[in-house]
Amino acid sequence: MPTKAVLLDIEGTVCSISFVHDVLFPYALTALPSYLSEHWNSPDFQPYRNAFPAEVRDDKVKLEAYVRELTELDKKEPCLKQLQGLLWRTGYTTGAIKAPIYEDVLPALQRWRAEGKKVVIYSSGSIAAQRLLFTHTTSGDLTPHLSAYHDPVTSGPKTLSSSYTHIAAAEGVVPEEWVFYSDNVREVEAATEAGMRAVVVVRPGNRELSEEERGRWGVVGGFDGL
Ligand SMILES: CSCCC(=O)C(=O)COP(=O)(O)O
Ligand SMILES: [Mg+2]
Repeated sequence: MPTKAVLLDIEGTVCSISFVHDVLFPYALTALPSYLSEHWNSPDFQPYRNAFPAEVRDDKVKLEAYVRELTELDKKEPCLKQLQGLLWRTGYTTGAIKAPIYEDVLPALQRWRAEGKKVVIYSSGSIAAQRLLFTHTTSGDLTPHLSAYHDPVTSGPKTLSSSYTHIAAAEGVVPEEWVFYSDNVREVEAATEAGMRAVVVVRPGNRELSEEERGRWGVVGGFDGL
């Protein structure tokens, strides 16, 4: 079946794991104490606070310690991901953060769009964080090339096949007409189970694949020629 839609992971696929772990995560943790002090009781912050477990959401010190622990463990809990998106906003809008997108990404987005394909994002980062990242990249604002955004809150965990079924239905394109690109083999496996074609992206700094994984999955080093 012809490809009608491309589904893209972010970390390890369109930008490096190092950017997320060495720039974004530390930025959020540095901004966290003053953000909590200034916004703890503000109405806008309450949905973010209430997303945290009851044991920590009523105590600033406990909540801060919990965020640090989840970040250290690279947990994908929605409460953390939503809060990170909020904390990164100032960084992106002031120009302190720019997402270093791989050089093959913009040409691929232009090519896929010219071919009439939908390009859709699916990341563990919150949709707000995804939009910020693609708006402020080293290749400029990439959002005009993107059709939709999904995260685990809207569509379920990235390692479950049902999440890919949900995304396909939400976008009105049957799974067989998608190609999913991700650095995570478990995500590629889940998308394949749902009926999508799925390819592992190996960028510098990504986990090395085993021989068995290389034999089992399609693997690319980037988007040139795709
Ligand atoms: C778009 S937010 C920054 C990345 C992030 O926090 C994250 O967890 C990325 O996970 P992915 O599913 O894109 O590998
Ligand atoms: Mg990834």
